[in-house]
Amino acid sequence: MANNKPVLYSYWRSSCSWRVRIALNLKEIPYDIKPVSLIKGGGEQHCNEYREVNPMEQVPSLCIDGHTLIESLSIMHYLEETRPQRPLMPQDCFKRAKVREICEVIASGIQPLQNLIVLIYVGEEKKKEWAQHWITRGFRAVEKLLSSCAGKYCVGDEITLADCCLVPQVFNARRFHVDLRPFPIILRIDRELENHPAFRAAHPSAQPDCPPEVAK
Ligand SMILES: O=C(O)/C=C\C(=O)CC(=O)CC(=O)O
Repeated sequence: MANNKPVLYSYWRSSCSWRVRIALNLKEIPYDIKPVSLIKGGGEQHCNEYREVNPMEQVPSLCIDGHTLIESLSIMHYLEETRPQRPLMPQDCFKRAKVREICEVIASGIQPLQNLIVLIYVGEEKKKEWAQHWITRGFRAVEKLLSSCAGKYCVGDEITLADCCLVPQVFNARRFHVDLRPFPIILRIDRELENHPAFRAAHPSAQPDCPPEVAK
């Protein structure tokens, strides 16, 4: 019998894969993971077979409903539109705009600048300072936006796609030793969500491809 479970091409430490894992978990959609190592042999994402799946040669990609989808925000909106249970977007149009705004700032304005391919290009010597610079700059904007729209979570008191983007970006900030003290709202929301079961199950350390020495 055909296996109709969605398949997520994912890498344990990829923040973009992590966003989608959180959304799938929050919506309680069962899925299988196909790990794609971004480092093994120069990166499995660049092999011919995977390029057929994702011409951007990045993770995540999601096979679902007979389709192959790429780009984490696009995937999360597809999940939201096809599986409205446990909504991750508010009803109110202004709040929806705020959710998209925070998602965009992170997914377009921060993460791509500190992505693996960019850091390789920037070089070993400069990469830490580079990542810190762009994450700090973006987090200044996120903190300012949150000061007017956050409740318990990024936008009001319900978990939204903005939270799915924020938590993995905070992990990356810590990874590059960004000083997070100027961002108390970001830190509060991250703390609020760190023990949520859907977020815990999506964490890099809980992934099948997490190296055993990192997984607890
Ligand atoms: O284990 C590694 O060092 C390789 C890749 C990553 O971390 C993932 C990224 O490129 C960063 C990100 O998703 O933001």
